Parts: sequence; structure tokens; C-alpha cells
Amino acid sequence: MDNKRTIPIYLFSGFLGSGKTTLLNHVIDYYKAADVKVAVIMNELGDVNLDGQLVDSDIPMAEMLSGCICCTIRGDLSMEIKDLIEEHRPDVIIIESTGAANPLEIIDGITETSMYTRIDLRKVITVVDGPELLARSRRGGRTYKLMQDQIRCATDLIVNKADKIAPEELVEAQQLIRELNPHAPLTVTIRCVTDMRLFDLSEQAASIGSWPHHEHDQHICGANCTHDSHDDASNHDHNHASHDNVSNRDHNQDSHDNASNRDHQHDSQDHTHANGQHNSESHHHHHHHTHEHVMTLTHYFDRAVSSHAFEALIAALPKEVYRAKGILTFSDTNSRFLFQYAYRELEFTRITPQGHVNDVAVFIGEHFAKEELLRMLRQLEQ
Ligand SMILES: Nc1nc2c(ncn2[C@@H]2O[C@H](COP(=O)(O)OP(=O)(O)OP(=O)(O)O)[C@@H](O)[C@H]2O)c(=O)[nH]1
Repeated sequence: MDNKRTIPIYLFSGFLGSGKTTLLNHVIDYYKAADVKVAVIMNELGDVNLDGQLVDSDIPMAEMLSGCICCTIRGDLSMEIKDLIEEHRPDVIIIESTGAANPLEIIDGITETSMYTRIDLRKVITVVDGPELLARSRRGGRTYKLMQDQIRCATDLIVNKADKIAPEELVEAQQLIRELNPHAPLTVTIRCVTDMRLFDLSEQAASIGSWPHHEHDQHICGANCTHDSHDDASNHDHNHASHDNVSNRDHNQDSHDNASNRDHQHDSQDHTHANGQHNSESHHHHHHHTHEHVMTLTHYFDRAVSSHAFEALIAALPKEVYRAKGILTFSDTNSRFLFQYAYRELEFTRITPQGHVNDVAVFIGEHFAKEELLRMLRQLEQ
């Protein structure tokens, strides 16, 4: 397989029944007409992939059933992505999450995966059910909170079902969405008929993932989400008992460990730069913040780099970059290292990857100068 190719990923978010599968089918048609090979990951809370039945049977598809990507089966996501790429070598992957999923957790899962597999999260597209959003905004509650999170996390927004809403209500829905996410381009649609340039894979269209706004002070989709029916919105409210951020953090850590254990044997004794506070603790704090314009930058290295130069780069990172992680081969040691950086602390763990694993660094922050950082990273390889 061509290990040098980076596969773009589109993530579809949006509440139950908002129109994600409808959009998916438009996009599949668009790619098929352009001779682009698309693969799909579908996540359903039930045991049967009903939405999958609606999709062309020629399309390579991974089904993640009986759980919500963002919690119970998040650890499997990286495996599914890896398998799809190895088996089908798609040009692009679309992930349709269940309407119950918290997109931030999935975004985290995908960036985690990019450490082991050459992928790039291109866009997070949230399909908003216009009438449902308005109705729920008047009632409040946990489901409305989830809808708000899905809107905040989007790089692009589609306000769907415009045919089911009066013009003045449509304006109200748009205002509501704009307050939650002032930056993401917003399109109003009926049956998700939208401009397909959003899915343009050309170089010019490639952008480093940029998430306009999110607030993640409460994790809504619980770790035990086992829904019988995915189309009963009120059921969802009932089943998703809120759990605190500590369990959320622990859960993240578990998922991470599961994912990394598949590919690596960690030598946890070898922490060369642990400065007191544990990284998972920092990660925990990260979830309390309100973020403006969260961005990620993923860089794949073509060669080994000097450990001193890399540490100098990390020391010079702007404060807007609050999280980084990756895998590196250093030219001045014999080992490969996993690095974790959070809130100005850098930690290395010696690893022995099984199979092919890229050297990669992922940076997450707010409004940082991505071009400048990219330049610094490229300089490391000279
Ligand atoms: N009236 C109307 N119905 C729509 C529109 N878009 C989609 N639908 C219908 O809404 C229902 C749900 O659409 P899907 O595309 O399956 O929604 P989804 O987000 O994939 O749903 P889940 O997988 O349950 O989360 C289907 O019956 C669609 O035909 C629209 O713009 N207007």
C-alpha cells in the first residue's frame, strides 16, 4: 500500500434523524461520478445497521454497531479506519456518527488514530434538524445540550428540513446556530441538497482542520449507552445519564491505551520529561475550557529528526498550542518515542511499534499560526 498517501476524513455529526444518511448518499453519488473511491464508517446504537441498507452496496463500509462511537466503542474506531484503508485503499473516508454522539470525543479519537495511520480530518459537518432544534431550544434539557455541542464542533453547518419550518422560524433557527457557532459556513437545505464543493478533495480545498468553537464542560453521551432504538429522541435523554469529567477522563485514557496497545509495546519506565503533573490530568483540564477556534495540525515526518531540535521546537511553541502528541524517530538515539505534550509539559515514552507506523506529530490549540509551525516542523527534517 502507498504509505505516503494521506487519506482525508469527513465526519458527519448531527442529531438523530437530522439527515446525515441523506447527505451521505448525495456525497457518494458525487464521488462516484468523479471516480473517487469513497469508504464509509457507520455507527448505529442498535444491533442492526439500518442506515447502511440505504447506502449503495458497492461502497466499502465498516459498521460499528451496538454502541456509540464517542464512548463505548471509541477504541475500535482506529482499528476500523486502519482496516478500511488496508483493505480498500479509499481516496476518502466518511464517518457517519450516531446522532447521539458527542463529536468532540470522535474528533479526539480520529486525531489519536492519525498517530498510527496516515489520515487527515478534513471537516466536521453537522446536519441540524431545523424544526427539531427550535422545538428543543424552547424546552432545554440534555438533548438540546448535545445538539448545541454538535453545532459548536462543526467546521461546516447544514440546516436541514427547511421545508418543515416557517420562514420566520428558519431565521430564528439560523440566529440560534450563529450564536453557538459564529464561524462555520452555514447552508440551509431541503433533503440536504447542498453545494458539493464542500467535498472537493483537490489540494486547494485541503485545509488544516479548524473548529470554530466548542465548549465541552459536560460529556453527554455516557459510557454505557446501549440504546435499543436510535430514533427515539426522548429515550436518549433518559439513557444518557450525565457523568462527571473524571470518569470521562478515565474513559479517554482507557480508549487511548486500547488503541495504542494494538500497535505498540510501551516501556512505561522510560519517561524522560515528566514534570510532575500527569498528562491525563492536563487532558482533564482541557475538557473544562471553553475554546474559541480549536485547530489541529497533523504533520507526517519523512525522516528521523534531532531530539534536541525537536525539544527546542516544543519549547518555542506558542501558548495557543495546548496539546500535542505523536511518534518520532530521533537521529541521535536508536529508539522510537511516543511524545505527549500538554500545558507546557513534554513527556516521552520509548515504544517498539509492531508493523508499519508513521512518524507523526499532531498539534491542537486555538488560533495558532499553523503555517509558521509547519515551517518549523519542515525545518527539523532538513
Ligand atoms: N421533510 C423532510 N424530511 C427529510 C429531509 N431530509 C431528510 N428527511 C427525512 O428524515 C428522515 C431521517 O433522515 P436520515 O438521512 O436517515 O437522518 P439521519 O441523520 O441519518 O438519521 P439517524 O441515522 O437516525 O441519526 C428520513 O425519513 C428522511 O427521508 C428534509 O429536508 N425534509
